[in-house]
Amino acid sequence: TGSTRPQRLLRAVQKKATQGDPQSVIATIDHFCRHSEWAMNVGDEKGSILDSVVTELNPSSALELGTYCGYSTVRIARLLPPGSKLITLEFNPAYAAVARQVIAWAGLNDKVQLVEGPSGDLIPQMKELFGVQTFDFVFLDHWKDRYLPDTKLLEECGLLRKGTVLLADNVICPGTPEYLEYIRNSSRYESRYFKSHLEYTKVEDGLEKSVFLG
Ligand SMILES: O=C(NC/C=C/[C@H]1O[C@@H](Sc2ccncc2)[C@H](O)[C@@H]1O)c1cc([N+](=O)[O-])cc(O)c1O
Ligand SMILES: [Mg+2]
Repeated sequence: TGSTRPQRLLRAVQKKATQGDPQSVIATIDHFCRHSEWAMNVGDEKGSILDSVVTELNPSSALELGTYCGYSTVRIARLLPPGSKLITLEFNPAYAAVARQVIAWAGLNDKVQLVEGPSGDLIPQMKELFGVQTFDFVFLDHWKDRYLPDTKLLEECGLLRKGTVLLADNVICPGTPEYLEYIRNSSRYESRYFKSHLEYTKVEDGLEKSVFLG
């Protein structure tokens, strides 16, 4: 039984990236995905847009749906101010195991809480389990057919406040049509599309940034 792609990605990080240096972890993963094996990280081009949204918002409480190998977890957590927290939800234990080690290698354990389980079950428990009031920022990058139900769940559980920013990956490729339809037509959100490319390719993709109006 050979290694998996996430395990090979982790091995590259532990071999080439500097411990405690998030930027070198990000650069190593981008190099691995561009020159060795493509993987579904948000990537460097869309990652720069993610960085600018997080930097502008300076969130003290953030949620990520879909950790995968922890690439965007590291991108977000490295920009968070002291005392702030990123909760990231991952369904697949093997991916979670890799992501924990990538996050640790970047030295970001104190800013990140990785929780294993399906978002649909965990979102209603956020307040009681993690003492969350509301999220300032939510990054959606998990199963594309979960973007809409989980957004509605976040609304229903009172986890969004006036000004909360939702940033959704892959709204073009693979695409999240039901989510886009809802969020762009809802009077409760102000949305904007950031045109970009599918990670490590020339295919069009983009991020949808939506501000909850309360
Ligand atoms: O399918 C994609 N992403 C799905 C990601 C899913 C991630 O989230 C959980 S699912 C989960 C986590 C938490 N709660 C419930 C479910 C999976 O275990 C995986 O770690 C994708 C595909 C392409 N592509 O080009 O094909 C490009 C991308 O950028 C993508 O994000
Ligand atoms: Mg994605």
